[in-house]
Amino acid sequence: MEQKWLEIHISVPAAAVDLVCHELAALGSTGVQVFERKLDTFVVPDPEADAPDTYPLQAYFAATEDQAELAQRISEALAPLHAAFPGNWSDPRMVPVAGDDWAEGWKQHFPVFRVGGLVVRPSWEEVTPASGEVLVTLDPGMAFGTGTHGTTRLCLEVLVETLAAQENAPRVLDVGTGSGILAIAAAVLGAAQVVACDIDEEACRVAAENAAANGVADAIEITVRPLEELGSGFDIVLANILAEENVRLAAELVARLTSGGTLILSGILQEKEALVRKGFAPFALAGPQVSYRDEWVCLTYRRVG
Ligand SMILES: C[S@@+](CC[C@H](N)C(=O)[O-])C[C@H]1O[C@@H](n2cnc3c(N)ncnc32)[C@H](O)[C@@H]1O
Repeated sequence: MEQKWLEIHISVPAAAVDLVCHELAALGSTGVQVFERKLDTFVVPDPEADAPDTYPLQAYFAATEDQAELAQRISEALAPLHAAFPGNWSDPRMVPVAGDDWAEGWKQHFPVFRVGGLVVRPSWEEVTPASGEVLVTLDPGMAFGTGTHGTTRLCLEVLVETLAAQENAPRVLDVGTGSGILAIAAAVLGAAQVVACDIDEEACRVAAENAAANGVADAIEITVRPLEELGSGFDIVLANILAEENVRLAAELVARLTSGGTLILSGILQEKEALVRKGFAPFALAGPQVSYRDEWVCLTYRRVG
């Protein structure tokens, strides 16, 4: 059968996952999947790949790519990350995939999932929501956030719970919106206004497409403007960005909250929990409420000052 796609298989340290996805997307990958380590069907060439801090990824490229040239570009793009994130890296492995295999192999990793009354589905899955359920449709694009990653799931769980407890429709700020999944979830669940920012223009473009596909484009302002330019008075602030980035932005994140507002921080490896707690300790915050998934932690604070 004619080859239609090239899969790149690579295992990378957990802390580097987000940045590797970003680099592969920038190189032209039409989608990157991050697998749970225990996925038995994933063949990882590196015997170290089962180490607790390592994730297997699969990136998809058009088969028209010159394989040798693509391998070279990937090596060059990831070299700085090797230096910044020491750990178990496997060499990228190229796997040409025939059309039919691609179609099924790709789709089986984006299952429909539910968080509270929220149902997240890829566009090819038909779902009839039960009474009281709200549907979000997301296609895997080049931006992070299909909902299958532990950090996204943690944020969604806390977001759904926090929205349900609000007396009035809240204003929500989503810092590092990626695919827009959290902002879209907030909008469909009744937020009065959502502002979603990302430093990556491509992420903003994908988020805007996803917002339009869910009929909430008018409810979400999507912007590349930096956090410090985004005003204040938000009842809920979400930041699913790396631990160090959360700490760096701590004062700016807290300043955007109303008194009594909820701050939901994720993208934090469990080994970095103490670092983030320390970074937010100087502020007038109650909490955190803590939730865990895989290696990740989500810290939820309430502004008291
Ligand atoms: C882990 S992804 C989260 C995507 C989505 N919010 C989710 O929960 O699945 C992190 C996103 O934050 C963006 N990002 C990283 N640092 C940022 C910053 N300082 N300000 C805004 N966006 C940032 C990245 O470009 C990336 O799209």
